[in-house]
Amino acid sequence: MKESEKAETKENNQKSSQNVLESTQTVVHKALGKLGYPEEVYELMKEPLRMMTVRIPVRMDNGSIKIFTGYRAQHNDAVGPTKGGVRFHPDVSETEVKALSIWMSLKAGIVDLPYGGGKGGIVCDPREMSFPEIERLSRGYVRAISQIVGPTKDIPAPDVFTNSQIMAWMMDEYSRMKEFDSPGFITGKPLVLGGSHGRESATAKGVTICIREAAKKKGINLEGARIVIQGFGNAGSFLAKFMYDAGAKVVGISDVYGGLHDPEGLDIDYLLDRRDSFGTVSKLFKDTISNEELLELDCDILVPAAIENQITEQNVDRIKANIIVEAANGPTTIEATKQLSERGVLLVPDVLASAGGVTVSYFEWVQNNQGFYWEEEEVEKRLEKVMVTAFDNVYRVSSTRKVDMRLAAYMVGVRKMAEASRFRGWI
Ligand SMILES: NC(=O)C1=CN([C@@H]2O[C@H](COP(=O)(O)OP(=O)(O)OC[C@H]3O[C@@H](n4cnc5c(N)ncnc54)[C@H](O)[C@@H]3O)[C@@H](O)[C@H]2O)C=CC1
Ligand SMILES: O=C(O)CCC(=O)C(=O)O
Repeated sequence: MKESEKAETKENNQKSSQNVLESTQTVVHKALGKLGYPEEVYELMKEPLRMMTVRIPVRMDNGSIKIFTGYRAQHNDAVGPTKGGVRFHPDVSETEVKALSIWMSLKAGIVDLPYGGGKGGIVCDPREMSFPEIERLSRGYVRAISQIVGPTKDIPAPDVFTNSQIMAWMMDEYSRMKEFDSPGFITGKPLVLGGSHGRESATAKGVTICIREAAKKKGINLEGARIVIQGFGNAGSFLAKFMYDAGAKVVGISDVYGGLHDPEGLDIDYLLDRRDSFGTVSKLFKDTISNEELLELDCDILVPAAIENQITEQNVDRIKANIIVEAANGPTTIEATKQLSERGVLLVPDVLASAGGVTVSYFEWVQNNQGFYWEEEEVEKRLEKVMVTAFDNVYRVSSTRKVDMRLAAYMVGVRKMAEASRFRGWI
């Protein structure tokens, strides 16, 4: 890419992160207003309480030193320690991380966890780095943010382009620094290091439960239903497998490079076998479609499971699905949400649909703290209960208060944080 193109892409990304934050603030404001909270509650919640920017020097394999920029945002810790993933991506920005931390607070409220929201990210492209470089970067990030994180302060987890191996390096670095084994510092770890059964597939499990509940509301039978999934990473690939096994027809999937489409249904087991660790599979095929085309495919259920700002005013008219379930954080703009709601599309918002990940992260942290580990069935049973209760609560608020599902989810999500902030005497 030419320098001028790079600058333009950077500027566009900054604008879209700004939009994402402003849209989130708008909906938080509306939700608090609907619940009758005074303006100062919004003033407290519109930005994270703490935002740390760090510069991380990393020795690259060729001997040079490269300085990476990283962030950690802690939105609100009135309810308990902050919690949320760490993203390794070239488009990470301070504004994006702020918005992501607010969403984490809302998710924790919706699934009723004793946490506030946090989120982190490093501006980097791990697809172009070696394993040892990624390890040095991960360890450097932990050293840089060590003062503000910890098992009772702020607990990181995986997100886009980070995984259980990276969580293991981060946990090891933190434990070495503090001179005691600290599995509860981070979640999404490998099982042998105190990870929980079911965490890897938890986000997709939660999305699957939301799809099932939404399909019931719309009278759609999942057996044979046509589903399109954007993103074939942790969230998207497990989801594709769960849907395929449930008898749905996965007619489209995609990754950052493009999408695959088959109206008769794709062979998901085969694609899972061929995907790489960054959730890439489309490059192996000649006959691909673009991500834009994928979102507009004829289908019953659409699941954006990649990144922000995918369904916008530009393409919302051409979206054909009856149900949209947001596995990704922030894939639909508020303008598009409004139009979809007016058209009667049932949109299950990110802060509800993708909350299965942080729910099982909480279970992992509880198991680390008590030193007693649960079997997979126990995790599944608890996750099912949490997600169904959360879906029902949000759906009920949406129906009784006559607001769209996103606003309803925000109304459910902000309440506990507002009450906790009030009891603490902050507002
Ligand atoms: N991993 C988790 O536990 C959770 C993830 N999420 C959200 O789900 C989404 C996906 O996260 P993961 O599956 O963990 O990430 P991942 O890194 O495992 O996979 C990301 C997928 O998105 C694709 N992708 C990346 N950039 C893209 C672009 N510009 N256009 C189209 N596709 C693109 C990648 O090729 C890959 O297939 C993110 O929004 C994340 O914040 C939400 C809750 C929990
Ligand atoms: O598992 C966690 O703690 C956080 C997951 C996350 O980052 C998210 O839900 O966006």
